[in-house]
Amino acid sequence: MKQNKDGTMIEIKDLWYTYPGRTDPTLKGVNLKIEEGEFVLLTGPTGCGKSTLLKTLNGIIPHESGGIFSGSIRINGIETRDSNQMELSRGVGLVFQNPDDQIFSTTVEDEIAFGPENLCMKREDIDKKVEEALQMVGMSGHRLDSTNSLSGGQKQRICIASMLAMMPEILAMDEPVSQMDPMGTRDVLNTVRELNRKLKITILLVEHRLHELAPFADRVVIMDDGKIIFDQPASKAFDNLEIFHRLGLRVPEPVELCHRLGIRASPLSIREALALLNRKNFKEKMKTPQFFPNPEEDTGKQTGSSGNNDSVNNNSIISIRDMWSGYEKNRMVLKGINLEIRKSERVAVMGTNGSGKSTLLLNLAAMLKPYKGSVKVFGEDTRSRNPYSFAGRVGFVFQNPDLMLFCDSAEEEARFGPVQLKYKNIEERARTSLEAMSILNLKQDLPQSLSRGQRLRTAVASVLSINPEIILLDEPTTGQDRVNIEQMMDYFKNKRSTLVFCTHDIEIAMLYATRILVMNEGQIIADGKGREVIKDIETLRKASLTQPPVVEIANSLGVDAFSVTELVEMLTRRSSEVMKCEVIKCEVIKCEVIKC
Ligand SMILES: Nc1ncnc2c1ncn2[C@@H]1O[C@H](COP(=O)(O)OP(=O)(O)OP(=O)(O)O)[C@@H](O)[C@H]1O
Ligand SMILES: Nc1ncnc2c1ncn2[C@@H]1O[C@H](COP(=O)(O)OP(=O)(O)OP(=O)(O)O)[C@@H](O)[C@H]1O
Repeated sequence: MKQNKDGTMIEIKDLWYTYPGRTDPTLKGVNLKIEEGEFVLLTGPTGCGKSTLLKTLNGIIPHESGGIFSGSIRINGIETRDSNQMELSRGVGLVFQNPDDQIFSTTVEDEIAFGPENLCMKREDIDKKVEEALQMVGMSGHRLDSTNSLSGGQKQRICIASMLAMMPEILAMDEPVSQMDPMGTRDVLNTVRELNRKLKITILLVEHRLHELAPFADRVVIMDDGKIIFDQPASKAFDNLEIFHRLGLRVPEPVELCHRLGIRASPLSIREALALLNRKNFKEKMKTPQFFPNPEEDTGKQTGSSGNNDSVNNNSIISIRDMWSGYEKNRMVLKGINLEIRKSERVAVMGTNGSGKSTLLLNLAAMLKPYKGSVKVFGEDTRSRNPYSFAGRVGFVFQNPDLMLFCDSAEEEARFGPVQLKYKNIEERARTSLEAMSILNLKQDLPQSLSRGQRLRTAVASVLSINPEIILLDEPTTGQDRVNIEQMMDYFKNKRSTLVFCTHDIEIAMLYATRILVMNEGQIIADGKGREVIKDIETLRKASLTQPPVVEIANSLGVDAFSVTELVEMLTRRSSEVMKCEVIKCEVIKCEVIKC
């Protein structure tokens, strides 16, 4: 690509864009300048226009999309409107939000080789590039795999690898790690960061999980309603949390903790947070022996629900005995699963990419049958049932919501189940489920024209409208902002739904699950309340999980706290009790002086 002398890689001026068929613009005067070698994290509420903005960088918008486009985007000096997608794609590697939209080859090797082949590299160089890229994303052993057989997180790794194999000047990534396990996320982002530093690759990364990703970025940019409304260096971005709270965005736990303790600083790492807390003598205060309620007993106040009594009943509705299951006879994915799930439990299934979480869920919905052992749902062996026989009683939302959306409007999606099942009150069911997922205002929209977060909530609404007894959700929190995650999970909590959900988000699992299952290589390696599971660091490591930052900080301070609220309460209560002790000590001294 042409070299822009002043080092500006992306320059967007007064960019407006309206999708075909819409009257209101999605982008409303975006201005943004990104220098060569910068790592910019772009975030904002669901549906604010982040993916749309990314698609303008390599010319998908407007060249492929049509619609009304005005303003200017210069990529390394080239005006995208005057260029073509072929030329732009050489400079801008775009990692799509939905890996299924990006992957088109049948094997992993072909998928990654496609870019270098188009750059006319030599065969031996292509081979080397493919191997290097696979190593960078931790997928070396999967070179000859069929792309259809990959799990969601594995697909995301392949999408990133296929861009890394081309080493573009700009890497634009749309929630590239949303389905990746926490350790995988950290490793892949470390690699990306290294490339960014060493080769000065410019990175623009869209993410909702800014609490996890902000430490990698140089700048944090926030979009709202089609405009850029905030642009700060990452080290200063969280100095004022008002905007994050107002827009319902997540904030790194160490930052939230310090702010709530009145410490005016924004540490992005655990180490920084501990240094600040030590400086403020919090560690010393924690050494004073005091009485604290056992968090397990403190059920009423918990933000997390591991302490509540939901699971204390014996109404088992799912029962699995020594279950072996997979997609090919000679390659079992699940290896000897034993599991009992009771009514009203909310079970989070966590673990390494490819460990078998989705496969477990598919078995619960009778979409996959065990090769050996048994799965009983409502006491019925799934081998003698087809998935339709559980229709109305078991609701399933796939990891990729697009696989479920085929109607002409969000409202039709929500009506579909009740209509098929010949339920009464169809309008009411559709309305309340759309309302519960905060998408009633989008009810007339074509599902394919919604943002990923909105599509996911449409898929969930289409299941809620049948009011199933068991709800199975495969990664329901990916691509959602904090407010929408909380609304969705609060809904299930308040309804006391029986919920089994896969997630890589340990903070959400701690907050909303009554029980956490940890999986590794097709087996359940831990099963218990979040507060118990989270303490077993060795097991977490095996499953590529990490403790939430606040738990690590509490551990270092020598206390058991499982949420920011809990730790703040402990620290502030300790401080005031230490102060009380000091006052009492003074009173005693005063009395003794008077006596003398
Ligand atoms: N193909 C399309 N046709 C019409 N409207 C669209 C299309 N794609 C997106 N939109 C609309 O543009 C708006 C922004 O969508 P976009 O996907 O850019 O949001 P986003 O910020 O990336 O959201 P999320 O965080 O959920 O991924 C949404 O209101 C959406 O309905
Ligand atoms: N349709 C399929 N055909 C063959 N193998 C498959 C298929 N789907 C998944 N697998 C394999 O089964 C294993 C488990 O996949 P699964 O999707 O259950 O993992 P997961 O734990 O949900 O992963 P992730 O966290 O990435 O979503 C993986 O090794 C995957 O390659």
